[in-house]
Amino acid sequence: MNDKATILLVDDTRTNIELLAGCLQKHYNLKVAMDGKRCIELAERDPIPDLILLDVIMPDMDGYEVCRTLKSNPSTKDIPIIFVTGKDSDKDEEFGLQLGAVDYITKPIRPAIVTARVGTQIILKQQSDALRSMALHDQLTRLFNRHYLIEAANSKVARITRHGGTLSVMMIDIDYFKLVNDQFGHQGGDTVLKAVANVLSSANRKEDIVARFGGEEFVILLDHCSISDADEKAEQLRSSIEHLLPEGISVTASFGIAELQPDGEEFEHLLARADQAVYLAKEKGRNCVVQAEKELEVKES
Ligand SMILES: Nc1nc2c(ncn2[C@@H]2O[C@H](COP(=O)(O)OP(=O)(O)OP(=O)(O)O)[C@@H](O)[C@H]2O)c(=O)[nH]1
Repeated sequence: MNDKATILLVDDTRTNIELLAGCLQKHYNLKVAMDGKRCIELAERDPIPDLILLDVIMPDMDGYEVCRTLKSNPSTKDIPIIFVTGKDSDKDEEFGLQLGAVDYITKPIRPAIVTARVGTQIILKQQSDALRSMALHDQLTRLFNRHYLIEAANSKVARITRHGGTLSVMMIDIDYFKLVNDQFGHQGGDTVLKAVANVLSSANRKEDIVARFGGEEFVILLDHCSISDADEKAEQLRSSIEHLLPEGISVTASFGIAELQPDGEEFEHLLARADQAVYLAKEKGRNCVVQAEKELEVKES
């Protein structure tokens, strides 16, 4: 929340851009586009804007069309848009708001009004970002939570089922964690969880998803990763955890890995196979990596 928010200014008239920049540059990072196509490019590029101030009448692609395009793209649909326009009839304003804009400011540009309305929208955006982040992350380790993992995994699996590709899943369960809590207290347990989470998240690629799945259980989704690559990676992580000794506490973990089968396997089944592999790793004596069977073994009860 302390970082400056980023605002994308879009107007085909340089003097309007200069006027808007004059009111906003002290408090925000600014990006500038002088046509709709450039606006769409910059909206998808880091730093992703927290707000777009969008002119309506522009050559080639008008602001309404730009707004529709941004709202139909999953990666830009949540960026709030304020129209800043000379189109000042009630009908125009109603139309702009119906397209999904959060506010509508009419020209001529009045710096104090722009500054106040922008300030309100930036606060709302930061609050909604913070809530979203809390809903998707585990508070102790800052890793993604189970809810996010399942959503992301289902969409990755759907993509692979349609277009092909490789996906592996790694399940990691800390060994004898109950004993850590018993011996070092809940705080000692939490220290171990955070240290293990650090190891797991520091070694992953950008497209991988590392999540805390339950108490002392973690899951990593490895995109474009075969079972043999997952095995190599799991072995490295296993060894790093073994050498961690957070606050002198000895810790190891058991790993189960599984690769998505190309026969339309669902994530739930893939995860169940990885879970079964963790169970076998525990049975083998813990602190080891086990590859899942292709089929789920049905246990006699
Ligand atoms: N400190 C701490 N402990 C937790 C947290 N969540 C779950 N636990 C504890 O994790 C322990 C898990 O114990 P078990 O499921 O018996 O597993 P284990 O002792 O690791 O044994 P194995 O998995 O068989 O090696 C329980 O004592 C839980 O209370 C947490 O957020 N912080």
